[in-house]
Amino acid sequence: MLPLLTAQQIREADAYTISNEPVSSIDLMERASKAFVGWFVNHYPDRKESIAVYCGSGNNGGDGLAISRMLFEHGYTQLDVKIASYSNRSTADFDTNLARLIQLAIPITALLPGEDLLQENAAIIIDALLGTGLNKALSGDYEKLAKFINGLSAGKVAVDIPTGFFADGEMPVDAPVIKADVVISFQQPKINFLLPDSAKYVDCWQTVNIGLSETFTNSLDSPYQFLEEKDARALIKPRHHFSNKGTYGHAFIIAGEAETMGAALLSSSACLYAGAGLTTACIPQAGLFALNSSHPEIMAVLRQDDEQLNIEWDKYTAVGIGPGLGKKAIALQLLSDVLERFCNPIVADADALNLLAENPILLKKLPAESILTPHMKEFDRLFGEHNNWWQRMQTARVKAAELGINIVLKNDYTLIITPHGKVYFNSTSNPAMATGGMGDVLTGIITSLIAQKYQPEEACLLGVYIHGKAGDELALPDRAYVVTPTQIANRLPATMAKLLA
Ligand SMILES: NC(=O)C1=CN([C@@H]2O[C@H](COP(=O)(O)OP(=O)(O)OC[C@H]3O[C@@H](n4cnc5c(N)ncnc54)[C@H](O)[C@@H]3O)[C@@H](O)[C@H]2O)[C@@H](O)CC1
Ligand SMILES: Nc1ncnc2c1ncn2[C@@H]1O[C@H](COP(=O)(O)OP(=O)(O)O)[C@@H](O)[C@H]1O
Ligand SMILES: [K+]
Repeated sequence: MLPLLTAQQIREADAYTISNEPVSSIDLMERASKAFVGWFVNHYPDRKESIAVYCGSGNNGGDGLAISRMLFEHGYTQLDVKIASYSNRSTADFDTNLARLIQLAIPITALLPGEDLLQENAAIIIDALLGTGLNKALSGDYEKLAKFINGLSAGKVAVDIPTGFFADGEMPVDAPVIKADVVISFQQPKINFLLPDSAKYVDCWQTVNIGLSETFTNSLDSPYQFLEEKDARALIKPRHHFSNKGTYGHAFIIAGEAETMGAALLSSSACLYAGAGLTTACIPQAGLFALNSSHPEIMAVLRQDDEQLNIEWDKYTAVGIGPGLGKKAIALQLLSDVLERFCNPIVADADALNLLAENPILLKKLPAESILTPHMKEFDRLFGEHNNWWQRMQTARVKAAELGINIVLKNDYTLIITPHGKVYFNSTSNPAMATGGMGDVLTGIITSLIAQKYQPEEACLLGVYIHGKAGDELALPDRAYVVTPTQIANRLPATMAKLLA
């Protein structure tokens, strides 16, 4: 896991690294700037391109000055440095880098308080005005400058974080931020990059390693973690010789109505392909033909709207409930029944979540470690409206702890929130996966992993990772416009095999 630190913790990590590793503050800045330049030279190889580097007078500005010097040394000839001199304070490393820069033949202009901004014709703007030291929304001269830069058609590359963007915490709506085409972020993505509210400010981000002390960053035990391939590799378990279907559990998927049988087929087929030993789908009578003709491996428990069901809950090692289930009396009866009679953690999605929202008393009956897999709207139906994702994430932490459950809050970087207060951001999946039915597949996968005796938290982490990874493997090589949930389900065995290779 890559620990994701808050701006405050990043400052602590910088300070710890400087005092405990053989690197001085100025050399750490040199290292960060070099990492930025390494990326820049690869992506903007044209040495004749006109580049304006906008610098503040803190350490982000110091990076900007060092970057300008290094670009000059790499042969970039059309450089222009602008220093926002809106405060008379500067950091020592900024001063050192300014002294180094003025030795070179690069034009440097100071932007003074209240002054009109000069015309800007550069093709590329490097934003090194403010970094993680931002302590409030931009106002005054900085706000004016941000709006001016946003009005330019130049490509914009931000150093560490776009100026005005909050690394963590709630951002005021419509805070002035310099919109970046690319952000080159030091060491880790900033937490707010991973929440959808960042979409209007950050087109794309990449990280470069600057060698902050891992001993220290790990010791902070940050609640926020980034889930990567090595983590999925550590979680996935191989299948053994002499194992049989009994070894891998019996999953029960309660899903589908006559009109939404597809949801039941998607979740139960994903359950099958993710490796459950046996899969039984609880579906309406009308869906039997579809189930048998598409997936003869899957067994059925048939239900009719007006019938009392007698389910042998003991037969099953995992239960997933909700995809396409509808909200009729039979659906509520099934949900109440599972909560009453099934002792192990369950996976609740879609209509099961809507039923829980309408009958909040049932939330308290969720077996410990159960998993809810809401998207944003389902989440807000369950736990109230939220104005932004930071708030929503904090509510999820509170509710997960209060109810003793895992919450998988689906999005681009799906969040897995555990009852112990951890928030894992998933690193896989892509916009080609924005198709109805994708969530049904995820429910099937997680249920399947629980049937195979993964702990609920592990099932969430591995399930969300492989779901997105299968989507990436299908979409990214040919830049596919869309991938379908059926394709994802079919792909799972290969995706899982690769993680074991
Ligand atoms: N040794 C280090 O600490 C390293 C820091 N690095 C860089 O340093 C940056 C952080 O530097 P600093 O902590 O100096 O902070 P910044 O450069 O982000 O900001 C400098 C100053 O701006 C002022 N400020 C904050 N919010 C403002 C606002 N809304 N309007 C106007 N002024 C505002 C504050 O007084 C703050 O001290 C990182 O983002 C990164 O780019 C890197 O060089 C890596 C090493
Ligand atoms: N734009 C996107 N970028 C990355 N992943 C996406 C995107 N859109 C959807 N996904 C993935 O697809 C899933 C969508 O789930 P959900 O909204 O519940 O789908 P549905 O309700 O259609 O079944 C999420 O798990 C998410 O990871
Ligand atoms: K910046």
